[in-house]
Amino acid sequence: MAFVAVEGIDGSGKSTVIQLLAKLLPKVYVTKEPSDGPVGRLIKEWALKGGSVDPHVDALLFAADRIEHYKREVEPKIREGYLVISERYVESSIAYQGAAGVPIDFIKYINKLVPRPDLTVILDVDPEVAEARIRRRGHVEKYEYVQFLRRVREIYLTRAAEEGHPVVDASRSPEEVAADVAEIIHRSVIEPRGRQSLG
Ligand SMILES: Nc1ncnc2c1ncn2[C@@H]1O[C@H](COP(=O)(O)OP(=O)(O)OP(=O)(O)O)[C@@H](O)[C@H]1O
Ligand SMILES: Cc1cn([C@H]2C[C@H](O)[C@@H](COP(=O)(O)O)O2)c(=O)[nH]c1=O
Repeated sequence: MAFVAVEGIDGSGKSTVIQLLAKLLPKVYVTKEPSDGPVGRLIKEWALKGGSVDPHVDALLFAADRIEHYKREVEPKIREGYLVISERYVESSIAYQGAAGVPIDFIKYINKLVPRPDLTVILDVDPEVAEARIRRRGHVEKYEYVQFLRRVREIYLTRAAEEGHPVVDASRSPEEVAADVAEIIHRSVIEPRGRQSLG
């Protein structure tokens, strides 16, 4: 049916909001990156645990995982008529690997083999709020510190302005954030398709 990416810095509440979206919208299939495929597992077990020494390696691994994930899981589910919601997609690579120093043109080039989503929504929150949430959650990962997340957020917001991605204030309750995102998905993806099918 359609493909939506939900993006935002670590701790912005993506997983929490996507779980709520699955209850608010019809026929939703939820997935995420890094994926559960072989490259996604390598990323989670090696690259995100400090294994890779160059951010270009991370960028290449995330792009390879994305191609595999899209072909194996996303595309078939869209064909089956699902509204596929992915937690993270190409904008994550642009924001995180861009913040780590990889040129954005290079990131765009290695991600050319996957299509753009029908909609990308950015959950926006102050990195200090995000870091407090992450610390309350318990485990802290590779990119989860305020100075880095500030750079990531800046790239997300610059790209959102350039590409027209909606930005949602994610400092509110999960229910308020999810209601806003559901409304945006309805307005931009579900309703236009309904109109098309009416002719
Ligand atoms: N709107 C919110 N207000 C307060 N706490 C929240 C909110 N959304 C999520 N949380 C809490 O913050 C923590 C991180 O949330 P969540 O895992 O949904 O974020 P995320 O963006 O998916 O993070 P990551 O990218 O690190 O996986 C969790 O403990 C969650 O319960
Ligand atoms: C897809 C993608 C992810 N990342 C980073 C962002 C996060 O810090 C981790 C994933 O962890 P999560 O808590 O499960 O969201 O990976 C990245 O740097 N580049 C990417 O393309």
